[in-house]
Amino acid sequence: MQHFEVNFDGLVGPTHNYAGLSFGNVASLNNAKSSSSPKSAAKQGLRKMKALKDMGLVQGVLAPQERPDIYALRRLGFHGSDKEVLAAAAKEAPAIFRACCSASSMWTANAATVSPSADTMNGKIHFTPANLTNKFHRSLEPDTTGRILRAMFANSRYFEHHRHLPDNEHFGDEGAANHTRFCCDYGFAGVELFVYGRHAFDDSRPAPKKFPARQTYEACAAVARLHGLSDDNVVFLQQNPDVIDKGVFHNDVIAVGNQDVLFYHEEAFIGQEEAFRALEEKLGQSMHFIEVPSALVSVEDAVKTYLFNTQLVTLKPGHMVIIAPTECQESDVVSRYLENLVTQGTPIKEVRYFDVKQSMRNGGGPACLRLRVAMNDQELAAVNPHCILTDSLFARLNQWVDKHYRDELSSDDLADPALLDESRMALDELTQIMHLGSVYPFQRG
Ligand SMILES: N=C(N)NCCC[C@H](NC(=O)CCC(=O)O)C(=O)O
Repeated sequence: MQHFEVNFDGLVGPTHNYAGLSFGNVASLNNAKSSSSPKSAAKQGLRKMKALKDMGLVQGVLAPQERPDIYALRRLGFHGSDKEVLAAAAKEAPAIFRACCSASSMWTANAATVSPSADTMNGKIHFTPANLTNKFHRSLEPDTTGRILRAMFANSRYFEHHRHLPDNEHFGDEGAANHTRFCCDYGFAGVELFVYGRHAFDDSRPAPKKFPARQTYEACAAVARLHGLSDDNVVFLQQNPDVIDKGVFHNDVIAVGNQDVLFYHEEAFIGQEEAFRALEEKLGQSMHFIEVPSALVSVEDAVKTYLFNTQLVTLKPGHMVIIAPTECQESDVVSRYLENLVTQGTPIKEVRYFDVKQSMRNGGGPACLRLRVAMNDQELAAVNPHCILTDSLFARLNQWVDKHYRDELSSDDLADPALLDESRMALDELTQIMHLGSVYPFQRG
């Protein structure tokens, strides 16, 4: 039996824009209201997917969501025809309106937490969509995420889907961005590391003071229970509240792991010694802990360049490549660090840079754009095959983007009623290309 780690990248949606919606996410606030290019954003994402596929990895695609979210606006009291809802919301509540237009589902590291079958009690792959309660625009995602995941992983013999956790900050859950699975090889039982920002039911524990901690300990523990993980294969670790206050709004902005490697910043965690010992004990082997000292790369530089929002992928045993955004290459400090890193005799042997600037301007690097699912060949064969990238799907999706996406979008354009029609037309065609069925609210009547 063969085993793979498949990256399911989020296809950028037609309303990709910069609305400054994410307090605590430095890039989102800095770029608020600048104009975006949905077409180049989608193509940058597709190019990264194709490059990983061409490296010999299995690459998947996760469809975007329907925006503007007319249904959310109706729940908030706007009424009339869809066009009347749009016009009234844009005029009377512009900030809420912009939130309902966000293409934020593109960051699929926040779509769900996934536990591979080798780790779970019933031997199935478990999925729990993230509730994303901390940001209103993101809290609109979990229901549709759940439907899309069920349409992709439809076989109940191999896949088990859970409902997202209760929609409340006590159970704030941001999905795989705060979850890393370690293993010696993808097919073997691994250890799942859940990183949280605060305890919701215990005020005496440390918590950030300036920016929100989006992920709670209680959410992590609930997902571990749902997935049928045991004490023997779970470790919980708290993020350093001080780095959350410096703009590290998810753990994947300060750490990335793959197989037996954890690449992280010196200031990333509190209580790491004990957690690292537990990781090695539970894994039954030693790990490569690659710590980046503040003296070499400051937290500020890490946040600016997204050094840790990189993908670590294994091309062959013992040979990992780090997939980094071009912002890392453009920084003298970080590019020098990376050049040196690949000569140090760790499993990280190469660095490759990708331009995902459209996403980066909203605080989403290469790792935010992907959801990892470790699978064996039987499980992979049970995945909807139209969601796995091939040369022909790549060509088809590029044509689809060319046909439906705008070159440029300003925040004023979001209220254009034609954008709603364009987006729905695009998504309707996409569900046919990807054989997803009627996953979008406008298709469900
Ligand atoms: N680190 C990971 N895994 N994901 C990055 C998510 C970025 C996203 N940005 C936004 O939602 C900005 C949208 C705007 O401002 O228009 C967020 O803050 O939730």
